[in-house]
Formats: sequence, structure tokens, C-alpha cells
Amino acid sequence: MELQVAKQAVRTASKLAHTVAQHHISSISKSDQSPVTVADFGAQAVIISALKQAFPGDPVVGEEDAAALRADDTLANKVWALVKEAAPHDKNLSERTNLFAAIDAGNYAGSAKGRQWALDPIDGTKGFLRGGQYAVCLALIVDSRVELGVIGCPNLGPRGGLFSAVRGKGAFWEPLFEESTPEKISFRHIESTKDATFCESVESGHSALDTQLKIAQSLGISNPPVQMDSQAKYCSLAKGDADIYLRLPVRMDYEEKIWDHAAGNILITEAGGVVTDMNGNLLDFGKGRTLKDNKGVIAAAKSIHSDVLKAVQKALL
Ligand SMILES: Nc1ncnc2c1ncn2[C@@H]1O[C@H](COP(=O)(O)OS(=O)(=O)O)[C@@H](OP(=O)(O)O)[C@H]1O
Ligand SMILES: [Mg+2]
Repeated sequence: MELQVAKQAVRTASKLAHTVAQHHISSISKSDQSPVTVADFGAQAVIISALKQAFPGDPVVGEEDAAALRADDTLANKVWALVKEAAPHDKNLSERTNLFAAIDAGNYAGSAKGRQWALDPIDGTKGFLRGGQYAVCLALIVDSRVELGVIGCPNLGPRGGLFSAVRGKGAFWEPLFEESTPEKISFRHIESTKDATFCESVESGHSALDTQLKIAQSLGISNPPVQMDSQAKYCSLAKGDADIYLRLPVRMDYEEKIWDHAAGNILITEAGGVVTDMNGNLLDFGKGRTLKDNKGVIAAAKSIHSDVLKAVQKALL
């Protein structure tokens, strides 16, 4: 039940985002940031509305709130038009005022106990604007642990990708814009870290790319890193296109947001990988809206994760 609702909601939001992105890429004002803002609000509205109808009691930790929309009628109208087009029959979104309420319902502060959804309506906003990778990410967290994750990646592969994982049930890929049977995915088998390929952020402000390069060298890796925005990085590992995702902090005071990692976390573990922070601890999704107790992210196949962790710790000593 949860999986079907989550997949349908992520599909609808991904289509909405894709429509805006296509239009943005073909338009002349590529420096305009507003398309991603519009898509971000629209995607959050349709997903939260679907969740609230299926699971009325579940709180949602969503990245956005509607303050900017309430203050800008033109922006609100653009989002509203998009939402009506993407989800014309949604009873919760029959009037424009409901739009604000749906978006604001993502204001949950987070909790260590019980159920909560974590939502990043458009992850990789820079990627969205560049015509690169971005992702619509939704996860169900129960008692601080991710139980289900769904990620829509409109630009990953020729048909886009809808990635999903439920604890104990494996990780799956299916095309994003057409219905078809999901295919099981997993990490690729590599004998040694020497043969590995890194996947990392494009933004040097989000991840310490210089340190990561040194770590790759210390592991004997000669393959160039694959850089992409958003949780599409977790998807690439889970389907065996890359082997290690490192996200080492640039600033120690930055707290990673739970919506930036929750869905990817279960996708990795269900595809045969391990995710820890740079101290080797599992990520704790029960500390509120951020991963307060964790610094850095290391995702890799089970067989090489401990070698990668050792190399990270040696480099940071
Ligand atoms: N300083 C710092 N350190 C680490 N992470 C940060 C930092 N600042 C922002 N963010 C978050 O990074 C999210 C995007 O991560 P990516 O690795 O995809 O980066 S990027 O898209 O290449 O920019 C991005 O998510 P979106 O805003 O949804 O794109 C931010 O939540
Ligand atoms: Mg994000």
C-alpha cells in the first residue's frame, strides 16, 4: 500500500518537474532560477496531498514551506496552474488556498518514534537548472529507520528512472514515464577497491572534492570520478554504474538534511550496500529535520565499505 502510493506520487511529481525543466532548457533565460522554485513547490504539493489522503495521520518532513508563495501571487498562480495540470482530480487540491496548506503540511519537526515521511520535492536544484541530474525523493521512516524509499530521476538513462526499495524486499528500477514491470537492481561485483568508480557531487561547496580525490588515489583508483547532482548518485550505485559515494563535509557546522539522504539510504542497503557516516556509524534519521549526529556520508558495496572507511579516516587524521 505505502509503496504503491509513494510510487504514484513520485511519478506525478516527477512528470510535473520534467515538464518545467524541459521548458526551462529550451527557453532563452537559462539564468532564471524561478522554474526550479515553481517545480519544487508544485512537486511538494502533489506528493503531500497524496500522502495526506492515503495516510492522514502521518507527519511529513518536507523541504519547503509556503511562505514565499503566500507573499507572491504571480508565483502562486504559476504553481497552481502546474498542479492543476499534474493532478487535475486531486480532491485535496480543488482550490488554490489548499495549495498552501498542502505545502505547509511538510513542516513536521521530526521524531525518533513513530512514522514520518521525508520529502525532497526537487533534490539537486543546480542539476535541474543545468539540464543535468535531479531527483524527486520520498521516504518512509519508522522509529528512526528508513523502511521505504522512492526516487524519481527524469534524466537518468534514456527512459528516466523510478527507483524503489522496501526493507527486506530488495531494490528496483523501472522506467519513469511508462508503466512496466520493475527490475531488481544491485551493486556490481568488484574484487578490489582499485577497480572502483567514485560518484560524487558536482558542487565543491557540498562535498570536499579535493580530499575525496586523495582518498580515491590512496585506494588505488584510477577511474575518473563520475560527478552528478542529487540523490541520483545513490541510484547510480544501486544499479551498478558506480561503486562508492563519498560526501565529506566542507564545513563541520553543516547538518545534512534527512530528505537529502533518506530514500537513497534504503536503496543502497537493499541493493547490497552499506551507508555510514565518516565515523562508521549508521545514519540516524530520528534526530529531527537534520542528521545532527552524523558527519559525512560513505556509501559503498558491503565488500569494500570497510576499506573505504579506513581510507577516509586515514585521510582525515
Ligand atoms: N554546505 C553543504 N554541504 C552539504 N550539502 C549541502 C550544503 N548546502 C546545501 N546542501 C544540500 O545539498 C543538496 C544537493 O546535494 P548534491 O550533492 O546533489 O549537490 S548538487 O546538487 O551537486 O549541488 C541540496 O539539496 P537541494 O537543495 O534539494 O538541491 C542541499 O540540501
Ligand atoms: Mg536536496
